[in-house]
This record gives sequence, structure tokens and C-alpha cells, in this order.
Amino acid sequence: MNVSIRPGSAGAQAAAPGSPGYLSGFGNGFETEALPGALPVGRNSPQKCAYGLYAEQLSGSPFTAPRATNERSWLYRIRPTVAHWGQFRKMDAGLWRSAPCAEVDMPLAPLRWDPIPLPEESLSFIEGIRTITTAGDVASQSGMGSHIYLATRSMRDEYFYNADAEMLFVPQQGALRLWTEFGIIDIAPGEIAVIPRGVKLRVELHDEQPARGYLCENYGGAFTLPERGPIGANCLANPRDFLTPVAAYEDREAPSTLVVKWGGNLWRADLAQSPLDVVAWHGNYAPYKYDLRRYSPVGPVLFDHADPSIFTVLTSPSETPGTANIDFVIFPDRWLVAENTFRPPWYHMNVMSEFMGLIYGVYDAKTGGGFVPGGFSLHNCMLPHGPDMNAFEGASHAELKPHKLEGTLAFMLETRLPQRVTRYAAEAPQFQKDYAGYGHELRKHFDPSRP
Ligand SMILES: O=C(O)Cc1cc(O)ccc1O
Ligand SMILES: [Fe+2]
Repeated sequence: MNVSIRPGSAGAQAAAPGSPGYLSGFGNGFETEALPGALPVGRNSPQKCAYGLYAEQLSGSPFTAPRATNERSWLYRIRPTVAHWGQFRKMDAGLWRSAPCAEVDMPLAPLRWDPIPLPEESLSFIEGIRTITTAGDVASQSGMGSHIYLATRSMRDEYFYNADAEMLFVPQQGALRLWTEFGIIDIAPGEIAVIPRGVKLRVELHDEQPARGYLCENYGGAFTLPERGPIGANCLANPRDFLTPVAAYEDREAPSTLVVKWGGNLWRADLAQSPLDVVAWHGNYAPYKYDLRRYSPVGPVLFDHADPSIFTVLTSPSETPGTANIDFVIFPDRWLVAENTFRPPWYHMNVMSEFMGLIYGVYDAKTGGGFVPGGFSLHNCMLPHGPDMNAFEGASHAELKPHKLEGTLAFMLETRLPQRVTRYAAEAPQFQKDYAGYGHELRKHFDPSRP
């Protein structure tokens, strides 16, 4: 295979031999070329591109979107995408579902699952997607899907792109190498990657070790950094920690397949070559990765428990300001210092719907067991939830000296739209039937004679 990796612009992060190189920044206008002079200078569409390449624009926003949300890149490639096009046939989507998907009714209750074990069978990333929840409508470009991926084999001559959604990868076990049209991204648990709508890729397993993780399909507005408001110019997720790959291409003529997710269905066509043939590119519409341990949390330094929005890494906006299509929120290592405060999350009901996962460690609202790494929970629109009995009793009596939460990383996908559970998730043996009643373990402490 002819694979070329070559950092293209000043500012590329130094790459160890064999590892990909990256460009730093969020939403920058990047430029990178794997062969010198492959990028046209000062123009996008020269009469003839260098090296006999084709120019192709990939538009992630309408042409007329305001500058702040206008996203597009120019790709200089061996063949334009239209030449990587075969006879597409609808294929079995396995356990991958898209909204709207009203397969089952679930009890009005908090819902939780144990981790789905990695199977022995051979599963590529695409074959191993199991949808847990869907929200909104893929055709109206609003809402999301939450999935677990289980992968036991690498995609070799198999390529994929998602026309329905931007994809947020949240690995929980095992490392992945994402070979994208824009270059190569390596991610491991603790890191995330975002692949914009329409970007082709194949997913390899590191050392062929099986991998499991969470995948969010974002049907709506592209993920962006939240406003920092009075926090100012620093902390939370800092733009420089987002890494976009330098250009790398495959010049590979071999029988291959391209799977496209479009309109909630999967379609497959045969190709005679790799479509990851982009030799150079420039623009602001590109995949990226981020190490969640670089997140600089800001929180209460005197008393009370702030809203979890202080831990927003990325937000997918809806048309209504402050009302996210999806907020991607994390609960990372941090110091708890608040005085005279019940420090874990409070009991609450929320118009937003909360899907949670645990990458590692213990989540401070659920110390009684049951929410374990690889597991997940759903606290849907206006359904009550909060700390379990163990967490409540512990935090109500704890000595309030500064305490560090360490070795923990939970996350939440919080959407304005109610989430529907798939039949697969409802019937999975990992569904915890008794979780619905955890609130009943909370004892009555009321005593009118003790103010
Ligand atoms: O439900 C949860 O555990 C997530 C959550 C955390 C928090 O600190 C405050 C509110 C909230 O919904
Ligand atoms: Fe919550």
C-alpha cells in the first residue's frame, strides 16, 4: 500500500515515527499537503492541479451560512468522489437505527445497562454498532443517535461515510486508528474524535485488539466549543488542544467496498480502489481529536454544586439559543472544595434528556455500584433522578475537607429532544430491571422536632 504521511504546514505537531502528525486548533483554516506543491497557491481551482489531481469542495454548511458557522474544505485528490461511485444497494443495517425509531415503549423510569460484552465473532466497526437511543429526526437534521460500538476486526478494503450525521467517537476499551480522507487519527480511551458528515474513513484496531466505545451520531448543528461567558478566554476545552490530522493518502487499486449511511439506511457499492486518495487539502471542515484529560474544569470554589453545563466540551446548537441539540459534557478528575455543601449532583428533573456513559472509574452520584465502565444510563425528559442511597448517605456525612475525585471519567450526551430506546437495548440482557427502583432505597429522614 502506498501511504504517504507528511506534515504540511508550520505548526504541525511533531510526529513520532509511524504515528500520525496533527495540526493544532479548533475550526482553523488549516492547510496540509502530503506531496510538496500539491496545494494550489492563492486559488482553489487552477486549470490543472499539480500531480494530475482533481479539486473537490466538501461543503459542511450551506454556501451562504454566516462566516462563524460557514464550513468547507478543498480536497486535492487522485479521483473525485463521483469517480469512486458504484452501484449502491441497500444493505442490512444490523442493529444500527436512526430517528425516528419507535420500536418499543419503555417504563417512565430511570434506565441503566451493564456493559455490552465484546463478542468472539468477527465484527468490523460498522457491523458492531448497536443503537441504544435515538432522538429527533434524521431527515430534518435534528436530534441524535447514541450507540455502542463493538469491533473485533479492522476495516481493510472497506470504507464508510455518514451523510446523516457527524460522528463523535468516545472509546472506552481499545485504541482505534481512523484512516480518514483528511489523514490519520489515533484515539484511545480518554480521547475523543469527531468525524464530520460526509468524510470517508475506515476504522482499524490497534494491534488487532478488540475495541468498545460509545458513538454519538449528531444529526444537527456541527459540534462547536461552548461560549465561555464570564469565565473569559481560558479553561474548559482550550482550542489549541484540538488536533486535526495532516494530509495522508492511499494510492491503492484493490477491490474495495464503500458503505454510505444515508436517510437512516446503509448502502453498499463495490469500488476498484481506495477512496482515501486526498493528497492535500485546505479548509475548516475536517476531523479532529481531543484528549479529555486536557479539559480544565472550572467549578464552585466556595459552596454549592453548579449546573453540569460547566463541564461542556462540545455543543451542537439548535435554532434556539442556549437550547442544545446535543451538549457533550464530561465529569473528569477535579478537586471538590465546596463548604457546607452536598457535593454530588443534586436530585433533579430536566427538560433535557441525559444519556450517560462511564469511560473509567466511579461516578460520584452512583457510588453504590451498578454504573460501571462501559455501562450507560438514560434519564429522559422530565424523569427524576439523582444520587443513589450510598452516594447520598456518604456525601451527607462526609468531612468536607478538600477532596480530589481521581481516576474517573464519565460523560453525558444531553439533548433537548426526548430519547427513544431501541428494541435491542430494551431486550438486552444487560438492561438493569431493578435500577428503576433505586430511589425507593432513599430513607425518610424528616423529623419536625429537629430543625
Ligand atoms: O444526572 C447526572 O448525574 C448528570 C448531572 C450531573 C451534575 O453534576 C448535575 C446535574 C446532572 O444532571
Ligand atoms: Fe441529571
